[in-house]
Amino acid sequence: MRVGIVGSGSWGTALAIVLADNAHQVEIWARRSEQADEINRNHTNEEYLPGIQLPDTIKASSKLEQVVEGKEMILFVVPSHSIRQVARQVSGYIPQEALIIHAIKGLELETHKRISEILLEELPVPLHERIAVLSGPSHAEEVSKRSPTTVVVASNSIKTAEEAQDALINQHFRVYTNPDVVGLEIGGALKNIIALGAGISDGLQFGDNAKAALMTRGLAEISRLGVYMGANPLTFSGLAGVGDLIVTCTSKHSRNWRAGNMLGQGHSLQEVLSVMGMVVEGVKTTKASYELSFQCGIEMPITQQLYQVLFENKEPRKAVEDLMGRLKTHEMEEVAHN
Ligand SMILES: NC(=O)C1=CN([C@@H]2O[C@H](COP(=O)(O)OP(=O)(O)OC[C@H]3O[C@@H](n4cnc5c(N)ncnc54)[C@H](O)[C@@H]3O)[C@@H](O)[C@H]2O)C=CC1
Ligand SMILES: O=C(CO)COP(=O)(O)O
Repeated sequence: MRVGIVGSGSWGTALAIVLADNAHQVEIWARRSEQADEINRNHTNEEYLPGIQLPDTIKASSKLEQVVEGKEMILFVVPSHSIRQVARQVSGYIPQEALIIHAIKGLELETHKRISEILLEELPVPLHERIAVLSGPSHAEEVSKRSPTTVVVASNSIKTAEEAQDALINQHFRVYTNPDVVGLEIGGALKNIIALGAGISDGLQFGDNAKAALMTRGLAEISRLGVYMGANPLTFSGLAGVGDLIVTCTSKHSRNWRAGNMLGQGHSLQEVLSVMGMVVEGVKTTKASYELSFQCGIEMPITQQLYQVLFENKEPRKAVEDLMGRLKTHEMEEVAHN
């Protein structure tokens, strides 16, 4: 297939490798022309995937419309805060039959919308059945080295999900399908909040019990909001739920964990973001989810404490004390009240 990848950060570039390995013809959009030149000339993307040699067949361009024009498959892999503007810009240039996959893990800050909801608003109606989301435990650094990785694609159309699966699956990159778009998007976005918390906990040197607690209770509140929004609870015990939560809370590759770790060591949010150089989706997602939790009347204690740490200068240690000091409760409220 002729494939256009919109976004040449670490994840867009790693997915370009997967697709080039599968003999697709890949063109990738780089915001800066020097980055496009580097990919075309040296077959590297040193800023985002240092030390990785890209297949020679991957082409790059800094002309956004050109990257989607005439393509049979388009992947959107830009940070969540830029997807609406980027989708709007290319909307008129995408062929009507194209398969659309997004691999973005975030929510729109201003509207709290999921990425596929934004795509439905920005792309023409004939493309709506063609939209799929890709999620799961998949750090770009490892995918680009062809380490075994499993992911999941969801779409409202099973045919679309299966086409995405066929295009991406290979010996190193195993792709499952799932019909639950909401579950995939909520799991993928909100695990970044918990990864920030896990990083803080590690920065405070709280140990493994604390991290296991954050991951487990984090998954409980992610599921609570997700189910309220229409997700299938089973999705959260799958790759896009607990799978991605584990990898993001425990891997040195995670930007969210690393940012949290620095916060736990006493750095300010401004300091942390200025040294990261890559998108830390969990920061904006914490704010969007915090607001959503009040809007929907869903209890999300970890998200609420993290919001106060990130945006109200609360001491991380005090946030942990407040979490531990909450009123006693049942582990599974839903079960206890039946
Ligand atoms: N890096 C990873 O391992 C994975 C990342 N993701 C998700 O993929 C999405 C993209 O992440 P990465 O590639 O890691 O990010 P990155 O920080 O490595 O790269 C972001 C890319 O988007 C471009 N960009 C930044 N601001 C932009 C704007 N305002 N308009 C247009 N383009 C802009 C940058 O130039 C860069 O090419 C995120 O939602 C992330 O959560 C999902 C799975 C794995
Ligand atoms: O989503 C990811 C792995 O599945 C990447 O997480 P980070 O954005 O924290 O690096």
